[in-house]
Amino acid sequence: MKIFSGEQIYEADRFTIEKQGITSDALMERAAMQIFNWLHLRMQGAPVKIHLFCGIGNNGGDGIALARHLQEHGYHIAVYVVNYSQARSKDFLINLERLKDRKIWPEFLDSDKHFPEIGREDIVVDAIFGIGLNRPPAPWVVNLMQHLHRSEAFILSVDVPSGLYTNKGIENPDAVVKANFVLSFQAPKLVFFLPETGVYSNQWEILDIGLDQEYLMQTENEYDLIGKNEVLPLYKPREKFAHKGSYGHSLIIGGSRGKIGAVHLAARGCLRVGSGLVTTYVPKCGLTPLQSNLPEAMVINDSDEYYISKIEFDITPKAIAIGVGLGKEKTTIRAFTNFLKANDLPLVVDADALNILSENKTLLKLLPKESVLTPHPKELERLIGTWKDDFEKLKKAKAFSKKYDCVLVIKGAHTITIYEGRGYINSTGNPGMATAGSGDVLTGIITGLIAQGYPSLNAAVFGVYLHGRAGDIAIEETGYQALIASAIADTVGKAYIDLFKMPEVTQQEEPQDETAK
Ligand SMILES: NC(=O)C1=CN([C@@H]2O[C@H](COP(=O)(O)OP(=O)(O)OC[C@H]3O[C@@H](n4cnc5c(N)ncnc54)[C@H](O)[C@@H]3O)[C@@H](O)[C@H]2O)[C@@H](O)CC1
Ligand SMILES: Nc1ncnc2c1ncn2[C@@H]1O[C@H](COP(=O)(O)OP(=O)(O)O)[C@@H](O)[C@H]1O
Ligand SMILES: [K+]
Repeated sequence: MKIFSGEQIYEADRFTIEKQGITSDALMERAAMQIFNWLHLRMQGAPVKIHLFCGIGNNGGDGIALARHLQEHGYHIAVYVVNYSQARSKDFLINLERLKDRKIWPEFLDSDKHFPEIGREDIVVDAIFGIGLNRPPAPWVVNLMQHLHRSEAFILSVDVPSGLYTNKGIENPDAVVKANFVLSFQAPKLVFFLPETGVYSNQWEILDIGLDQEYLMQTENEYDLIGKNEVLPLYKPREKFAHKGSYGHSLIIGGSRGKIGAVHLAARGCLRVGSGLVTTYVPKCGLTPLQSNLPEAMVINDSDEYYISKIEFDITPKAIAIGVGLGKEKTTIRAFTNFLKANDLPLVVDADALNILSENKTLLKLLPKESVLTPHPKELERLIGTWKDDFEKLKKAKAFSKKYDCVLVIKGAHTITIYEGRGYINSTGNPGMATAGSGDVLTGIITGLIAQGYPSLNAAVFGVYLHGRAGDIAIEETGYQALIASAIADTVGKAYIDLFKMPEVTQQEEPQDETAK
C-alpha cells in the first residue's frame, strides 16, 4: 500500500475536486460521513457522551461535520472549537454554520481557564490539528492535550493524532495527542510507523474518501507499506522437477565461544525458508553442538578452537551470511577483512560484522553490490551516526544505502528496508519478537531467499515480512513472553502457507424469528 507525503495528499485533494467536479466541502462531508459510519457501526446508538474537540482548519471542519451527523442520530455530544487562530478555513466555517442551523452551539476554547470536564467512560474525538500542523501548538493547547490525557477517556483522532507533523519529528512530547485509535483518510501516514511518532497512534484504520484513483496510482511515492498483497507477487513457487541443488547453497559464517547458538538460529531460519543446502562456518567448538542439534546443516570448521581466524572454504555458495555471534577478536577482524577483499558472492551482513564495518569504514567499499545489511537501531547508529529525529535517520540511511549500493534493513517494530531512495515498511511482527536471537533467524531467512534466486531487495522485503508473520502465528500458541527465536524459525512454514489463505468472510448472523420459539 502506498504511503503519501502531506503535500501529495493535498495535491490528491485538489486533483479529485477538479476531476470529479465536486466542492471541497463535499469532500469534507465524505470524510465526516466515513467517520460517522465507522463510529455508528460500533456504538449502535450507545448513550455514551462524545466530546468533539475541533480546530479551525479542515481537520476541525471534519470534526464539526461529524458532530452534525452524530446529533442527527441521537448521540449525546458536546462540541468545542479549539480557537487557536482567527484564520479559519472556508469549509470549517461552512460546517460551523450548518451546525448552528441545527441549534448546536459549540463552546469556544481560547485559554486554559475553562476546560470541560470529561468522564473516564466518555469518548473524545480529537480533530484539533490534521496534516496542516506547521508550528508548535500554543501552550494552552498543549495544556488542553494534557487535559484530554488526564481524563483517561478513549481518544479517537481524526486523520492523525493532533500535534504530529507529517515531515519532521516531535519537539515537545506533551504537545501531541496520544490516540487510542486513529481514523486516517485514504492512505496511512509515515508517522504511524516510525518509533518516535508511532507510539501516538496505538491503532489505526484507513477510511476511503474516494480520492482520485488515477492520481493515487500514478503518483510516485517514497514509502510503501508491505503486507500480503505486496509480497505475493515476489513469491517463487517450487518446481516439480527441482532438486536441492535448484534452491541454492547458503553459507553462514559466524559464531564464537558461547555464541554458537546464533549460527544455529540463522541456519535454522535459512533451512526453513527453503534454502536447498546450508553450510555453517564456525570455530571448532561449534562442530558438536551444530551437528547434534541441527543435523540438516553441514559444518566447516575454522582452524581456531574458539574464534573465526581465517575464512577459507572450497564450496561455492549462492549466498553468504556473515556476522551472527562472530565477536570482534583481532584475528576475526583480520579474517573478515581478507574475506571481504576476496569475496564477490552475495552477502548478508549482521551483528558483529556490522560493528566491525562501523569501526573500519574503509571496509564498506569492499561489500559486493546489493549486499544486505541488517542493523538494529544501535548498530545503525554506529554505521550512519546519530540523528535528531526519525526523519533525519531515514535521510541518512538512504544516503548510506546509495553510497555503498546496499540494501539497508532497519530492524524494529516496523522494520524499514531502504534501497535506491525508497523505503519498504513492514506490517507484520509483534513485541514478542523482541527476544534473543530473533535477528539471527532473520539473517538466515534473507540469506536463504537470496540462495533461492530472489534479488536481494526482494529477499529482504519478503524475508522481513515472513519473519514477522511467523512471529505473529507463533504467538498464537506461546503468547508474547514465551516466544523464542527458534519458534520463529520453525513457524516460517506456516507463514508461507498463510500467504495463500483467503481472508475469512465474516458470517452475517441469521435474523432470529422470535415468534418461532
Ligand atoms: N484529502 C484529505 O485527506 C482530506 C483532508 N481533510 C482534512 O483536512 C486536514 C488538513 O486541514 P488543514 O490543511 O486545514 O490543516 P489543519 O486542520 O491540520 O490545521 C489547521 C490550520 O492551522 C494552521 N496551523 C498549523 N499549525 C498551527 C499552530 N501550531 N497554531 C495555530 N495554527 C496552526 C495552519 O494554517 C493549518 O492550515 C486533514 O488532516 C483532514 O483532516 C478533509 O477535510 C477532507 C479531505
Ligand atoms: N516490538 C517489536 N515488534 C515487532 N518486531 C520486533 C519488535 N522488537 C524486535 N522485533 C524484531 O525482532 C528482531 C530483533 O533483531 P535483533 O535486535 O538483531 O535481535 P538479536 O540480536 O537478539 O537477534 C528484528 O527482526 C526486529 O524487527
Ligand atoms: K487530529
